[in-house]
Amino acid sequence: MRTPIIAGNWKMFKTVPEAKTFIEEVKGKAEVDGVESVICAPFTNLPALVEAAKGTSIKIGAQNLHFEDNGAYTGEISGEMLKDLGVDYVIIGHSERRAYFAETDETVNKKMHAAFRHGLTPIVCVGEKLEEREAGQTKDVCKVQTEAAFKGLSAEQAAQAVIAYEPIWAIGTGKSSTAQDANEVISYIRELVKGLYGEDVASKVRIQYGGSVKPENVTEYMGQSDIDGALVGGASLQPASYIQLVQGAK
Ligand SMILES: O=C[C@H](O)COP(=O)(O)O
Repeated sequence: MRTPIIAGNWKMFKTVPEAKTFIEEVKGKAEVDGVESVICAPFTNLPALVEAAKGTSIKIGAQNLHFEDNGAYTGEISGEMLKDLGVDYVIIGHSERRAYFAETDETVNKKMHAAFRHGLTPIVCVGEKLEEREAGQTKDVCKVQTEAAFKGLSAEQAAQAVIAYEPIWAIGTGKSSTAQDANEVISYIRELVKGLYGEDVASKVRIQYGGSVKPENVTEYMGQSDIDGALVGGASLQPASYIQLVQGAK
């Protein structure tokens, strides 16, 4: 039985005081037995969030890491530094990083290894662009991205990873994939994991849907056979909405 996981991706939003207030407001409410609740925040908020979330079941994640542990990489943050702060999760390969910050399948794979080296759970993002969907290439794109991301990882590591299927055309647009379409692609991604690691790992790996998930539609996604949660941008920013997302995932 896979534990559902709702992860808020705050992207480049919220100051430290705003982040602290958010945790105060969701404490006890965005905490539901049998649902994992994770806030992935900008680097600047992470120490305050880890502190604010102490004593709660809310986990804190970063939105990126560098693949090396240290070195002359101005402006970068390593997995070792994140672990030192008490961070548990890290988003890797979000489509915005692939599009705007030259993230490639190769760097995504190196970052997956870096995350596991430091005991961080990766939430690795895969998904197709609108033109790829229209050309019938959704599954091909997911195959290339998923297989590249998991290259060289052990079965034990793969089973712990979280995959987020995010069709790029559905991100921040209000145009969500139907729950049935998302489930079909996510089932296919699970089959890919099965092909790489076998049935046991495939049955354990958690796969989220992301793209315009809101309190109004989260239950429909969660009702699908292969969808284990959601990676949520816009609707994770307001405490009331985040609480409803976590409660709706049960
Ligand atoms: O990481 C989250 C996704 O990019 C989805 O963003 P959204 O919920 O604002 O569409």
